Amino acid sequence: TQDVVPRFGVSYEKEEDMENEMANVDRWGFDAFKIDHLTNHKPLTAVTFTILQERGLLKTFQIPQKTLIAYVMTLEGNYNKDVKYHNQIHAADVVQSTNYLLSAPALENVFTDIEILAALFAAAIHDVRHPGLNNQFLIASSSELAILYNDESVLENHSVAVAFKLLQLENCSLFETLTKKQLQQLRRLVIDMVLATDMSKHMSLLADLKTMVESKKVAGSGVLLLDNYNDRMMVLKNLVHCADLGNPTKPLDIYRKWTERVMEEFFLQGDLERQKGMEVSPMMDRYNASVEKSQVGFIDFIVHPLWETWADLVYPDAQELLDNLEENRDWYSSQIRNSPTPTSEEDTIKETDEDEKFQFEMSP
Ligand SMILES: COc1ccc(C2=NN(C(C)C)C(=O)[C@@H]3CC=CC[C@H]23)cc1C#CC(=O)NCc1ccccc1
Ligand SMILES: [Mg+2]
Ligand SMILES: [Zn+2]
Repeated sequence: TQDVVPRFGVSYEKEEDMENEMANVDRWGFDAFKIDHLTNHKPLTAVTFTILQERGLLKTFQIPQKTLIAYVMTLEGNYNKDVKYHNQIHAADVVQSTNYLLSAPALENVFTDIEILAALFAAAIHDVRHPGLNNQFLIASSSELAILYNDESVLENHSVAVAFKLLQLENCSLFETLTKKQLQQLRRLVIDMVLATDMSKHMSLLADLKTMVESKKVAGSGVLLLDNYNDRMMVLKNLVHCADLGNPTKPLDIYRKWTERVMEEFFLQGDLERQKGMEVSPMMDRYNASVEKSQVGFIDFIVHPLWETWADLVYPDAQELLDNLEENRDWYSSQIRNSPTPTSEEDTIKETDEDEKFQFEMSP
């Protein structure tokens, strides 16, 4: 007999609270922090199991429930719980966001089951073993990982390699029921999507997306027409990238928790850089960073251009997310000390002062 597994893949105390929170698993307002609390730090397993189950992907690919649970529990155990942002909660958030974006009406029946499985798997693994330090730091400090990956998408290469290594563990062979061809296709898709979460690829990814939006072809039903592998791959890369940059499009209370955590992680890196006599990265120096100002810059320079283009591609499916983003940007802007609306000429000049401009490095 198939041994019974818990409803959401993991054990939890408060049955009712769990049911209530997981009922939101298909909504953009889903709260991964609550699931982290209710599952005693197993949100990635609960979210991934529930979504793959709900999509019927375990049946489609004959994946035994206990193999999936064993693999994702092991994967989750390889996220670093002490890292403030790039931990298992972020992974669960990106899986749930990826699932939501895949469910857009404009993308209905566009992707195959193997492409959907690959996108959700890529989201689940994309930051595994993240040390809470970025590629620039690992390269500048000549870390083992930077040497191993020749300074190229160091963290992203590491996460993919670790995730595929875990598949070889006893009772964790998640894809043993896939054909050789399916596994080859899935592996190619997953590698490409995870490597595309490296922010140094952001500008070229966005340029490709913009080109596609300009030449957008839709079928009669309004569903996107992606008739070649490169177009499908490019949309999937951007989809997971959007999920990874989804924080500012979420309800404000959830977004603010992510900002708090990412700034704490960045400041800890800044502290380490200072200790080691390295140059302290912009935005990572807790003694002179304006979180609100840099969050507005993060939105204006990166998040909004990407999400505006994504919203075009899947119009009107992402309108609410874009509205959230614009409201959240205004809220952060209103929080900037010395009010954002300069009252006089000299204030205007001060605001646009060169070193006020938002600067951060994107390439390693
Ligand atoms: C929820 O906030 C955030 C969430 C994520 C990130 C990420 N930044 N970057 C790049 C842009 C530096 C990454 O490579 C990270 C890894 C992959 C994807 C995005 C990640 C930054 C912020 C922020 C902020 C914030 O408040 N201002 C400070 C700030 C803004 C921009 C840059 C550095 C610091
Ligand atoms: Mg990453
Ligand atoms: Zn991430």
